[in-house]
Amino acid sequence: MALFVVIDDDPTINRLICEALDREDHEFHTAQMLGQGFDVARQVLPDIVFLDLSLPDGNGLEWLEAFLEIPSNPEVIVITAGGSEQSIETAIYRGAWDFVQKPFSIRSMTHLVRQALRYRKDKSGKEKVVALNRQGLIGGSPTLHRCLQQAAQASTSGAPCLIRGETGVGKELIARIIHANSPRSGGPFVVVDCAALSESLVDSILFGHRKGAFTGAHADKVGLIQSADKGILFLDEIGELPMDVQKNLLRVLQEQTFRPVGALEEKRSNFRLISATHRNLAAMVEKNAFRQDLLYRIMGQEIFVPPLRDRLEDLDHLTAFFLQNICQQYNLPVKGISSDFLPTLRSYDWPGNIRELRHCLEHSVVSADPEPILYPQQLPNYLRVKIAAGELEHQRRPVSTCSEDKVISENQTPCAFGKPAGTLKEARAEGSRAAEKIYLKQLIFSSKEKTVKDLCEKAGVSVSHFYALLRKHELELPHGRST
Ligand SMILES: Nc1ncnc2c1ncn2[C@@H]1O[C@H](COP(=O)(O)OP(=O)(O)OP(=O)(O)O)[C@@H](O)[C@H]1O
Repeated sequence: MALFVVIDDDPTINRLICEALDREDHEFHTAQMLGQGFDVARQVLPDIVFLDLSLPDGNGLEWLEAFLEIPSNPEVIVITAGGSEQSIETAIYRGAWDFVQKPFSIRSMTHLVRQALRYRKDKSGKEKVVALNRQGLIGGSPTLHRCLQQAAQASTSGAPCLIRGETGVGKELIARIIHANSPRSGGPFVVVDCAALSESLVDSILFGHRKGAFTGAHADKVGLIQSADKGILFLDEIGELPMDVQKNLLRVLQEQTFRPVGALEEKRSNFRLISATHRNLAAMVEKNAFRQDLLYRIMGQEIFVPPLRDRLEDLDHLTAFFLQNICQQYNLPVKGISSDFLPTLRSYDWPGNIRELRHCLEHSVVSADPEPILYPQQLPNYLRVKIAAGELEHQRRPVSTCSEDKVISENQTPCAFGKPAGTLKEARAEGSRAAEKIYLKQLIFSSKEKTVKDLCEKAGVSVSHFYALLRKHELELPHGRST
């Protein structure tokens, strides 16, 4: 049994199609208006939509792509009444599976339905091979690859998408990749920087306004939501949206309609929403700083863009790419790098991610000029200071000695976390040497056993082994301890 939505304003046609579907035991929903049919389809997620091209509230052709982007990715069969060849051609080019001309018989309709379902079944069995347009994105690390796979999936669906990741990590670039690879690539990509929206003008910027709606509104203005019609609305840093704007936005997402400031009538905009944030929105919901209902609405699909420090494999390629790019921008011959340049870059944790890497390389290129080779000394001072501070910290607390002079209790962390020195085997040997020394110190200075024999019994070692251990750790028996 499959699920159908039939949208035609002619009740006879609706009845005829439904009769054919009923005979084959399929489930179906009908609508006589475009908007109503779209809402039903979004709710029930059909396998197939029958869509009349000429409906009282609009032209089905204009909405074809929106139907195709419904998360079930339905096949759309357009219905025409002696429709022009032109509109049938347009429908096919826009992704309609097939068309049917009125009038038609129940028999021909049944045949068409069976064919469409067979096609859909075959299609779902085959894995889609995706050749992604990467929009200049560099990197081939496994973590980035996973993220690109998610972006490829998001490109084929029309569901809202939430991109998470630290600042400068490439969230907007991923959103642009989704746009470029989606059926909406011919439409606009409209960016809204929610962190930069001034509270007094935010409604007007998003929804537009009518001339005279407020002081300074000298003419009608189209808002960003309207500008995103047939394309993608990218809400960057959505976590920064004020609460009352969140409420208005939720309404737009539910209804796909909005009202410009000062206008009486509602407008429709057929956009797909992609949002991005570096914040933990679920935690914000718990603190009542973000609406839960809005969170559910915006995260149909979630993509996490990993920080640069978790994909240092990409750093070499990114460095080569940016150096070429920057030198070109400054009209300079491409600079080389010294052998310690990349290791230095790798020893930094890049809180500002790819954006910070580009800025640092630009700084180096400019400060090195006219030298043909870049050295770590030409990196920004703040970065070199941070790397040096990290190294000092590491030297001050090497794994091997940090615990030696501390009494270790069960609940105490034996050492502060530093960068690991040497191999795991070496670290284990050092750790066990330190633990041995602490044990011996506790044994000979704190325990109640008075004689060496007692101490050896407690420790479970022979007397000769005990003296060997004391020599190894350069320890002496305190006065009062006797053999
Ligand atoms: N893998 C990459 N390859 C090439 N350039 C990249 C890559 N990732 C990011 N960039 C570049 O780094 C800069 C920052 O990326 P982008 O603006 O997409 O990050 P963001 O996560 O959206 O940042 P913010 O959180 O500040 O909005 C842009 O110039 C982008 O083109």
